[in-house]
Amino acid sequence: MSVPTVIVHRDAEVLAQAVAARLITRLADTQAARGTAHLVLTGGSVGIATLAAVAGTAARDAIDWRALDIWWGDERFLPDGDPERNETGARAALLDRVDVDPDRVHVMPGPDSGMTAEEAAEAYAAELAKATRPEDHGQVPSFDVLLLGMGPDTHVASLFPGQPAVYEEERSVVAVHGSPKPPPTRLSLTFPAIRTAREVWIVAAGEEKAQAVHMALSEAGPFQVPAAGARGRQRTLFLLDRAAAAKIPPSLSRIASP
Ligand SMILES: O=C1O[C@H](COP(=O)(O)O)[C@@H](O)[C@H](O)[C@H]1O
Repeated sequence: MSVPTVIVHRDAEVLAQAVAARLITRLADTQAARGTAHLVLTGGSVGIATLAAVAGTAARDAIDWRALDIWWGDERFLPDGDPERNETGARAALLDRVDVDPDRVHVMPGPDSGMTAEEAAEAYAAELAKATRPEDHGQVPSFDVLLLGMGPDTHVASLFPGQPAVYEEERSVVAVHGSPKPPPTRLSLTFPAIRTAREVWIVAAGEEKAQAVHMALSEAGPFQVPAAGARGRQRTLFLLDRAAAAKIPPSLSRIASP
């Protein structure tokens, strides 16, 4: 697993724009090299602002949207179109505004699929498994970029401190019940799935995230501090605004923009 690099931007607005620019470059480079790419989306404030920033720049046309597989790191188990679904936010911010291939937009099922949360998690795991190639590192395709927001409690995806999902070692996707953040029922990628990603980018803004960032970059264990366990195979980035970076240990090197 890679050692995190911390990159700090002035505020949440600059952060979203900078992550968008970085994402476009990364995906365009990947497609130039391999023809296709796998991107994992997150919900949350910076995650959705980043997608809106991608949609708002002409550079978005550097991506071949039809050759991009889009996945989610977690989803709130709510009906299609519910404003609280991460999918709904992503569609409004970006996916409805670019020429994606609907067959490559892999949404996590909700209750109107007729499945229980457990069945939906199994179905999503099967969809991921179907997309793997022999050179991939397990039950999920090699995600090129896996975006993660982070809560003030250090949760990433829907892996909340101390909950059963953080202990999962086998399955790639699990149902989450009793989430401390509403809604209570969710689906989430697990640590084994997250850690197969080439690059994991944790995005966070605001002073309410400063303590969580500090813990995620300390020696904390992943069961109590899930953001400390989310690492990419090749690269892990903490992309922050100044407020969220305010409590980073001084010993930790960081790259700051003006
Ligand atoms: O519930 C969730 O929260 C996190 C973080 O959201 P934020 O608004 O505090 O940035 C998000 O990453 C996750 O995908 C989502 O389901």
